[in-house]
Amino acid sequence: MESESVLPCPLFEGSEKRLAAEFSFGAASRVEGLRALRRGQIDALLHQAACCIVSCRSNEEFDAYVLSESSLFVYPDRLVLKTCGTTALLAAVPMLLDLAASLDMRPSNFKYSRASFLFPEKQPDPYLSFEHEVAFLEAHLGHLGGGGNAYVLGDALHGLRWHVYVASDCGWPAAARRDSSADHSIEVCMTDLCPVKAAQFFRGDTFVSARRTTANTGIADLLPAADIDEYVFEPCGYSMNGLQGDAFSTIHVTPEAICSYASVELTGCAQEDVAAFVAKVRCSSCASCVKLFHYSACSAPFCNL
Ligand SMILES: C[S@@+](CC[C@H](N)C(=O)[O-])C[C@H]1O[C@@H](n2cnc3c(N)ncnc32)[C@H](O)[C@@H]1O
Repeated sequence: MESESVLPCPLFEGSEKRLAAEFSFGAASRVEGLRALRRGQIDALLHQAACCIVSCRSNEEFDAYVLSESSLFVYPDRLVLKTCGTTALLAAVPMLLDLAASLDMRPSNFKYSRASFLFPEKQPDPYLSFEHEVAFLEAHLGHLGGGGNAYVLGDALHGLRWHVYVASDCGWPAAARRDSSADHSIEVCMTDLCPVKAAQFFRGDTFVSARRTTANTGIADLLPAADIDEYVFEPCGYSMNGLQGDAFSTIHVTPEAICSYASVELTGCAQEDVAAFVAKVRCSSCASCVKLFHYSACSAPFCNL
């Protein structure tokens, strides 16, 4: 009999695809906007992307869904969908536009972004090539403004690169138009997680509950004011959404040693709080490799930490 250690481990692509879509209201739109979508419509949308809802939580400002592969956030005027694995996030775009049109809502700002994949060869088309992804997006969103723009950020020789496509009919993303100093968003991507820390995200003998995992791993301390909806997968894997006013946070962990990955996203952050938050994330994760994507109304710097 083969020992467990030589059994092949399935690879899981933790690195997420992310879509942030904003819509303008028409004369016939309801005040709830996108939040008027029925659960069946959201399920159908996620089916297009090849994922499903495992948990949901709402507050006055938005609905947050933990998915089989990452998260969905629905506000009246915007939606953020993050999916990982070999999901087909872009396949949901046509249905999203149709659903919004049924609410008399028109797309005003779209941003698609993703880091480099850990296992790019495992991805289905169009994710095999950023050019293919951009061609798909242009076919559906290229009519916005003067057409979309695509960027690849980061060092071409070393490590992770950030792929970003934006299409907008009003010049700037909404964060630039909102009158708030808490308009910074950060995404931290980590690979090569510390094995001891990663072991906390397995449903082993010591597993008690997802809530206990959130507390024991220090995630609750990272986001003390957030209402946290968490889920621990079988046999391993962790996802959470945090709700705090109109800001969301979301953390996902793939703890398998062969493909370990974790992401932490925080929105609605003030500039002066960014560095301290990232330092806390680094300290609690002990990952060997940490990349930060930080964007705000006036800048989108990318750096290695
Ligand atoms: C929690 S999800 C989140 C991935 C995320 N994007 C990240 O940052 O790592 C992936 C983890 O859950 C595990 N998992 C268990 N069951 C799963 C399922 N049905 N769908 C997706 N992932 C599952 C995967 O093996 C992996 O460890």
